[in-house]
Parts: sequence; structure tokens; C-alpha cells
Amino acid sequence: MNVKTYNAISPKGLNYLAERGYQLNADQPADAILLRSQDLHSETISDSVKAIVRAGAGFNNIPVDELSQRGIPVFNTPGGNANAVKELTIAALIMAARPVIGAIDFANSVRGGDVSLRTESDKGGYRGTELAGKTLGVIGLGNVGSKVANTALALDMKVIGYDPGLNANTAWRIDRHVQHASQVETLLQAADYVTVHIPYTEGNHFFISRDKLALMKPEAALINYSRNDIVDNQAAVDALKEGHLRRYLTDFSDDVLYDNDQVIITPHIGGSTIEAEETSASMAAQQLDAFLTSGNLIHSVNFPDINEPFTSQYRVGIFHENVPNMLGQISQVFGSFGLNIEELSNRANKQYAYTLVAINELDDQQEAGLLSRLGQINQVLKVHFYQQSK
Ligand SMILES: NC(=O)c1ccc[n+]([C@@H]2O[C@H](COP(=O)([O-])OP(=O)(O)OC[C@H]3O[C@@H](n4cnc5c(N)ncnc54)[C@H](O)[C@@H]3O)[C@@H](O)[C@H]2O)c1
Ligand SMILES: O=C(O)CC[C@@H](O)C(=O)O
Repeated sequence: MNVKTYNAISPKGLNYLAERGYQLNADQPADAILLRSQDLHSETISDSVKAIVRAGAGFNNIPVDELSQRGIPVFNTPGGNANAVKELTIAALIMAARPVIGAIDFANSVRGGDVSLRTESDKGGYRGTELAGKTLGVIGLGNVGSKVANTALALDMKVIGYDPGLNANTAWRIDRHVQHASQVETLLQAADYVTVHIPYTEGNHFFISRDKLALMKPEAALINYSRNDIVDNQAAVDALKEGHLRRYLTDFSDDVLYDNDQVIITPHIGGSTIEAEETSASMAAQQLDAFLTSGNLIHSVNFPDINEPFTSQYRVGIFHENVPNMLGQISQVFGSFGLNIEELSNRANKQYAYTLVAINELDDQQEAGLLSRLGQINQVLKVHFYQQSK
């Protein structure tokens, strides 16, 4: 099978696939796409593509709605780069509290004569403040935000978190000393530092809006290592200019942010560590291989996860809409070909569902018949067959 890759994917992931016989970027239709930040919205995704996997957390660069309608699962690698983002967010917090960059520039500019005398006499301009005792507001307490919140406690900060959609797994990881805000407004009013760790979705467009910026303390700093359009950058620049915000640190370049001493921009490097790139690429490669060889869905963002041991001779994976009587229709088709269902897993995720059927016999005629008859069920989006490897 041929996997088309975009961006610099760690060799850990690429080798995992190559060792299992996958071709990478061969001159033939792609069975799957493995990518990082490449924008797929403007690209035509061919019908040969069975799955798309994002080595990373955010998947707003992928046209998920269109792919769901086509029965193509999209995967991400949750948590794979969370530690990297956490560490850079802590660096951003320190840079927001201490004039580190200006001080480094100053130290490099003091040349000739009695350097230590001039350094000591002028360093007063590079005094900062401490994080200890200050309040950090963390918006989004998922893989990244929960780590940032716990680490900030270890820096002796007070931490307030806001995440109305918190899932149970992540909730367990959050230190009990993190206070929970039920309204984001409470957090914004109380925090000396606000850091945002939420996905970009239509609903989160400009989540940090002009109105929300107006609630923040004038001496507060805002950190955005999530996505560009989660913050209204023009409103942030205006707030800085008008003295309603002290500093803005972001991982995303934007024309309105340049040449501003109160802004620190990094070039989308939150997840750019060797460890994070290796972990994310390995997770992506393993999840892709699991799907392409056994139909298991692990960390799918648009279909429900089903991850069961492949113990039968064959499996049939059926992507379909989440409507009544699908299982009845599907099992009727299997029965009409005299095929006994050994196991059947079915799960739904909002409007879409996935059914994985285990069978022990399947000849070419039955396979062609199943494909045709299942495809005739209106709400079936895609069907794939898997054979146990010898
Ligand atoms: N700068 C980078 O290189 C980099 C690296 C990794 C992730 N990210 C970005 O950070 C985002 C978060 O990453 P993650 O791994 O923590 O994701 P995650 O899915 O583990 O957590 C996101 C959390 O945000 C919460 N959330 C969603 N909308 C919210 C809202 N309006 N208010 C409060 N909470 C909300 C969700 O309930 C979830 O708990 C990613 O979607 C990605 O865009 C950037
Ligand atoms: O791949 C990258 O470099 C960025 C990853 C990051 O934006 C993510 O959402 O995981």
C-alpha cells in the first residue's frame, strides 16, 4: 500500500511503515495520507485514499466534514506533543514575566571597555517579576492545558482552569489544587496570565475576542500556543496599545503582530521537539497500520473508536450514517450470502457510525457480492475488507 506524506515526518514513523511493507510517496494512487500542518482544504483527496492521519493534535487543516461524508476516517495523535507545548508555554510564561529577550540583546551589545561595570550599571532596565504567587488562567484542560496547569502549581502559581467539555480521562490528571471556573469571564478577570489550549473550531473562532480581552487585568499577559484565529489578534494589539494588556505571546505569525515590543512570536514550534515529533509520528504510523490491516479505529476524530483483537479469518469494516436499522440491514446482507457473523462491533459518534464484522469464510464471489449489496444501502458510506495475515 502507498502512503503519501506531507511535511517533515519523523523517521520513527516512516520506518515503522516501511518495515511493514508500505511504500512511501510512490508514483501511484495513495491509500492513505500522513501529514502534519499541510493544509488539505484546497486539495483534491482522491477516492483511493482510505484514511488520513495527522501526526499532531490539531486537525483544522483537514476537511473533516467532507471526509466523514465520504466514509474516510481522520486520525490524530492526542497527547503526542503535549509535553513539548507545555514546556514552551512555561518558557512563554517566564518571557512574559522577565524581559529575557531584551536582556540578551543588551548583554550582546555591551562590548569594549569595562563590560562588567556597564552591565551592572545598566541591568536595572531588565528587572522582571516572579511567577510565584501570581494567578494563571488555563483555558482548555486537555492534554496540553492539564500539564501546563499542574506545572504552574509547581512554580507556586495559583491556577484557575476553564473547560466545559473536559473528558473524564483528562480530569483525573488535573491536580486537585487547580481551581475550576464555570465561567471563562471569572478566569479572565482574576488571572495575571492567561494561556489558551483549545482546538480551532468554528465555535472557537476569535474565542479570545475584544470583549473578553476587555475583562482581563491591564497588567495581564496572554499566551496563545493553540491556533492563530482563536485570538482576535487585531483586538489584542489594540488592547496592548491602549494599556488594557501588557504582553501577548503567540506561536503564530500574523501581519498585525510584527514590530511590536509587547508581542513575542514564535514560528509554530510548540510541538517541535525531537521527542514530540518521534512520539507523534510513531503513534500516527501505528494507528494507520492498525486501520489498514485490521480495520481498527484508534483516535479517529470523525468516527467512533473500535479497537478489538483480530481473531477471525476476515473482517469487514463498514462506515455508515448513524440511523435506525443499519445493523438489521447489514446482517441481512451477510446472511443472504450464507455468511455467519462471528463477532460484530458497532459504535456511533454523533451522526456517523462504524460497524466491524468478523467472519471466518469469504471467497471472491462473496466479497464482490457483499461490496455491491452493502453499497446499495443508502446510508453506507464505505466498505473495506481485511484478511488475517498468515
Ligand atoms: N503550537 C503547537 O505546535 C501546538 C501543538 C499541539 C497542540 N496545539 C493546539 O493546541 C490545541 C490543544 O491541544 P491538546 O493536545 O491539549 O488538545 P486536547 O483535545 O487534548 O484538549 C483540548 C481541550 O480543549 C477543550 N475546549 C474546547 N473548546 C473549549 C472552549 N471554548 N473553552 C474551554 N475549553 C475548550 C476541550 O474540552 C479539551 O479538553 C490543539 O487543538 C492544537 O490546535 C498546538
Ligand atoms: O506538526 C507541527 O509542527 C505542529 C503540531 C501542532 O500544531 C498540533 O496541533 O499538534
